[in-house]
Amino acid sequence: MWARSGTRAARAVAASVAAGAGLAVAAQQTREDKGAWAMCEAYDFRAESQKLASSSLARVSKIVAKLQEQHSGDLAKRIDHTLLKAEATVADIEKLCREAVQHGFKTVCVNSSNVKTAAGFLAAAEKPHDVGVCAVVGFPLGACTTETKAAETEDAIRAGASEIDMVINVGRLKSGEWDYVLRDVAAVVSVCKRLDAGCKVIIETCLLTDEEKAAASMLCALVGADFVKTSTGFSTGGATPEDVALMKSSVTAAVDRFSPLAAKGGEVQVKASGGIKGTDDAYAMLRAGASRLGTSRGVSLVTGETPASPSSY
Ligand SMILES: O=C[C@H](O)COP(=O)(O)O
Repeated sequence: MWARSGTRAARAVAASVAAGAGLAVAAQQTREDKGAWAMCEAYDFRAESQKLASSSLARVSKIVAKLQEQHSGDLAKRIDHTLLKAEATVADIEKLCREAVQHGFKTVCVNSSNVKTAAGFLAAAEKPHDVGVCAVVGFPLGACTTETKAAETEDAIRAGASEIDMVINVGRLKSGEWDYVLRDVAAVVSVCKRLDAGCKVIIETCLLTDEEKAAASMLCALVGADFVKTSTGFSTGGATPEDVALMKSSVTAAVDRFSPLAAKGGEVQVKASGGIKGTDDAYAMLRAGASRLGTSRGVSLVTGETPASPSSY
């Protein structure tokens, strides 16, 4: 069923992208994530700094610290606390889970072989929490077969993942093989829906043109992905507010134009990931339309401490 409706949808998306300057215009019309906006408005460092320009530096930093404390809980709930390095040890995964529980992050994001380990540590946590496990699939290149991605997805969900972050097939997308890409994403979305897990699709923006970013986002929306996600953090670049805005406007356009086929509930969200260095970056992504952040610097984002791992970009 996915494949049949998907083929028609892929043609429609291709035509729409070809017709396309509309997407650039649509990028200016990003629908606001009201929750994220409300939070950002309340936590706008620059506005606060301007208002308080006449105050002493000590007073300003006290106020900023207080604002940060008030809103760090909201920010934490939008963070997938991420550890995807090949050399991550079991002790590192345990630390990741401990930090996620302590700060109230949305999920821990790990490679599929670490899902069961992370789920075990989270289940054993003494403090009550609702931290989930997010597993990456086809990571980081997205170049394995569709069957492999679907099997890895099922395996990860059965091991305890409540969310899947799959990587799109970038080469097929750049070859214009819309049907291939659509079926590849649809296969993973279908496993997620059957097993009641969320599905995010990483499009690896740093390797795509703006047209490809828009087309990929629309395809993902059409087959029912819950999120489109900017980056793996393992390629040549990470998230930018401009890409987030383009992706948000593209998924919104897809849902508006092709609503009978698009995501259940109508809203497809954007996850910004890769190279988010500090709170300014994080809030810029939220203002641009992201509602989730993937970062290996979650603790420093909510505490204001210097990150242990420098950005790779
Ligand atoms: O999916 C998330 C990324 O791998 C995180 O990238 P980062 O280490 O630059 O924060």
